[in-house]
Amino acid sequence: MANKVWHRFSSGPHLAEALADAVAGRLDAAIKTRGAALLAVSGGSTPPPFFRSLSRRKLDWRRVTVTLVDERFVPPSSERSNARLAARHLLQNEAARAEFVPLYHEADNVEEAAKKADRMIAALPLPLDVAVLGMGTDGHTASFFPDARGLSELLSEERRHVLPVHAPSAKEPRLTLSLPLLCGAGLIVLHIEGEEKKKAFEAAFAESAEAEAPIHTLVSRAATPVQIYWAPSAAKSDPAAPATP
Ligand SMILES: O=C(O)[C@H](O)[C@@H](O)[C@H](O)[C@H](O)COP(=O)(O)O
Repeated sequence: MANKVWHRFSSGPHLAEALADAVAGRLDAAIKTRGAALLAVSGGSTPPPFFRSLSRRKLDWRRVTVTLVDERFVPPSSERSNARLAARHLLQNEAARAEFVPLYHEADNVEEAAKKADRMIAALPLPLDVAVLGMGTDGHTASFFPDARGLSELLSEERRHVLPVHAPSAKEPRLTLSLPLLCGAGLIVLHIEGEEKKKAFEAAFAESAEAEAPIHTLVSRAATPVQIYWAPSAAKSDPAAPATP
């Protein structure tokens, strides 16, 4: 079964509107069927236009809980914070009424922060209704970086929902939702823009690929086909967006 479906758009703004429609529709359906909806979004420079479109969609946001696919181990005051990015671009307008559950917690180290986040995520009305992933040109998604310490153990973790990650290519320690949690979402979206990322994605699935990139692992384990939203123009990097990785 093709575990990926491409949705190609002529520009970033067209993609943002279409993705906002798809995500809002899924959240609305979840509210109607189970009285609540759970959305996990990624950070980085790509999401802000989509966040702003989604923030304007009319739905019962009071029944929506928003969390993060992954987070840098930095406080929300940091320019690098994905929670800060979500607060500035998504939790505005209609979506300001949503509940936000962070992954970052003040702690002595990222391992302790992950334990606190794990307890909070476990208390949510799982599974995720929507997970919106990004991808780096190195084939990482969420914070599953190819050079992460103990990557295969991280990818095969079944018990914890939130994992601490140390990767030389990531600027700081990370917190990431587990693969089973992401792969079990009702709607799994990969939002990538620009030719470079399209080529990187295709290379991750080429027969000639040396090691299995984390994005390949995620797509192959996804319970539903991953919906790839792609536009040729890389999103205008928002000066407020934390630089990635
Ligand atoms: O914390 C993060 O940076 C993200 O969650 C990360 O997984 C991101 O999706 C990719 O690194 C792509 O980032 P860009 O959108 O900036 O290319």
